[in-house]
Amino acid sequence: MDPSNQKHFSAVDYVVFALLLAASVGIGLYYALSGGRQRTTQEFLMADRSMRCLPVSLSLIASFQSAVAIIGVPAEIYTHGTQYWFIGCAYILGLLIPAHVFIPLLYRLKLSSAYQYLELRFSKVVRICGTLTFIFQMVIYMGVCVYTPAFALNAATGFQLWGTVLITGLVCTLYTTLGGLKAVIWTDVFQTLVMFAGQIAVIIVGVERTGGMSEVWRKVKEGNRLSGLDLNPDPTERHTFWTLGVGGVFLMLSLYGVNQAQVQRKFSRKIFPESVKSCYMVFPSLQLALGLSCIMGLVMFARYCGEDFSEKLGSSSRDAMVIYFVMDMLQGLPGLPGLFVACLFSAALSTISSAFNSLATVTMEDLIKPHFPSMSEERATLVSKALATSYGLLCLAMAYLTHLMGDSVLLVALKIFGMVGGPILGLFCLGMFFPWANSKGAVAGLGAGLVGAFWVGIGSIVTRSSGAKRLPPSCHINTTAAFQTAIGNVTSLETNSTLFFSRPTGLHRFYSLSYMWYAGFSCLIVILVGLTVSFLTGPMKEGEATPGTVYPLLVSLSALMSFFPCCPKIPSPQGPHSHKESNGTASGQHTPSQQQTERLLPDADSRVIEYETAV
Ligand SMILES: CC(C)(CO)[C@@H](O)C(=O)NCCC(=O)O
Ligand code: NA
Repeated sequence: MDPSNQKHFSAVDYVVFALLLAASVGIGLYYALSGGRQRTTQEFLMADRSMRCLPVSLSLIASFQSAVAIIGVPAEIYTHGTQYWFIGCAYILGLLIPAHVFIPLLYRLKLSSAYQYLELRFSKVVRICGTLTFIFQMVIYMGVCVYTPAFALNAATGFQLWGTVLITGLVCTLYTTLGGLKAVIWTDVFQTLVMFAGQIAVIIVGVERTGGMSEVWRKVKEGNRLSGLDLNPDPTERHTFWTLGVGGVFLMLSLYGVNQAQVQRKFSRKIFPESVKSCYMVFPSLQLALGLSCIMGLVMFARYCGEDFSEKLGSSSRDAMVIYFVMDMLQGLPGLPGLFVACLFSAALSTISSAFNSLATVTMEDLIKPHFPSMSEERATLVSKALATSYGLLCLAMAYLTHLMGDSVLLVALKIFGMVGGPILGLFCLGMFFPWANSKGAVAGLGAGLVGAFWVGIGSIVTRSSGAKRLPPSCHINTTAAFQTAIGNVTSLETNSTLFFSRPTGLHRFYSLSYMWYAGFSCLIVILVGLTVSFLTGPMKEGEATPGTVYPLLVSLSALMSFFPCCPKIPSPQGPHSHKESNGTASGQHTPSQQQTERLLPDADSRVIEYETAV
């Protein structure tokens, strides 16, 4: 961006921003020095399973809501209209299914790491493959998360880009390492509130400077930014109801059903129904977050439509535009630019810290502990802290990769979720819903899913097939018939050109698959290849898998049907072996890993007592 257009931070802004960083480190220090002082992995990684519902749910939405969404969603709305908002439909099934299928099943197995499931259901090899895939996903995702706010601050104020990346990484590593999961959860709560405050401030000021709500509405309508439900079934159409509302469900399942960064937080509840309740509480918060970002995009459109920005902004991407707009709106209101930057960094820090903590957990539980079963508790805690630090450094390197990609950050993040998260989701689905799947099938399926996802993902980058329909860049202030016709012409021209000139064929058509389908597509490959290979190599028999690892789909469906219109019962994932009490464990399991789990976790009764005396 041209330096002459950069806004300057006032002293108040720096104070607001510094306060945020200080508060986060302060919370980390507090939990480092209070409670059990983070001397056990149980406290460091699982918060002693003593967290309450509201903090847990605010912390849950923070995991995948980073500066990427705060900048990326308004940029998307600004350029392509409000179609993206329909991803909110995917939140319904995308949170209900984890709450009633994935979380209960995993919770009852008393796992520390979600990937322990893969060993109970399949074998050690599958668990290691799953863990490595997860680590890969989170490390590249963290790169985007660390890079985005630094890039924004740089674009807005000319602040040194890599210096900021370094500071973000270090602050976050510091409080995660010091305070463990309790610090992660409480910083998340604080940071989520700052995030909402920043967005609301921008919206209020923006609406006022545009001339009120009705004015915003009028301009947005004139600019054709309000999208109706697009029911086009074409899977290469980037954003339609099907890609967002249905494809998005798979994306949500991979994030909220089986991603360790989420699942770990849900395991930090002592009592099972509370763990389910926290899933429900994520829904309104996520809708609020989505709604605020979309409204911010609309307000920005209303404020700036008709202006030419290419001169002011040079060739910087749309993401930088959002920052420019925000800084421009908040000009002359000392403290507010600082609040917005604090909002971006809050959103990013809360995501990065849960990623660090979950990465440290899976590396410890899945890759290290199984090989050193006699490791002392102090040593294990020390190693976990060293791990959190090393992942911190690794993600700084990944930030550089994002810098090189130079694409819209939202697109990059959602592609990573789909391409790598989809196959992991497929692996869990294969295990939970298909009793015949065996370990060979699981490994082959995961491999095939990853290859499929990367083939289409990299293909789309190389051939630049995005399936995006560009809307006309600006609106006019006066609605005239001529203007409407002009817009109509442009739109039909674009539609025609996509229909007759650049409609992709063959492999190109495959590469232009909407990125919102990546998760569903790769999940399906894992299941299909997994089942085929399982049947070829000798499928598992009914009851051969560890009890409690297979979800009795048919039993639950028929139960659901028979109770339907009045009150659907929560299906019990353990079928005939199930226990009615909330934190019952599966009976009659004496596999080595089950014993290991029991050693790691305090027994059920003491957990309930601890819960009653906690916080
Ligand atoms: C992942 C969803 C769709 C839902 O949580 C949303 O938060 C989002 O678009 N996130 C983008 C990635 C990020 O903000 O880091
Ligand atoms: Na976040």
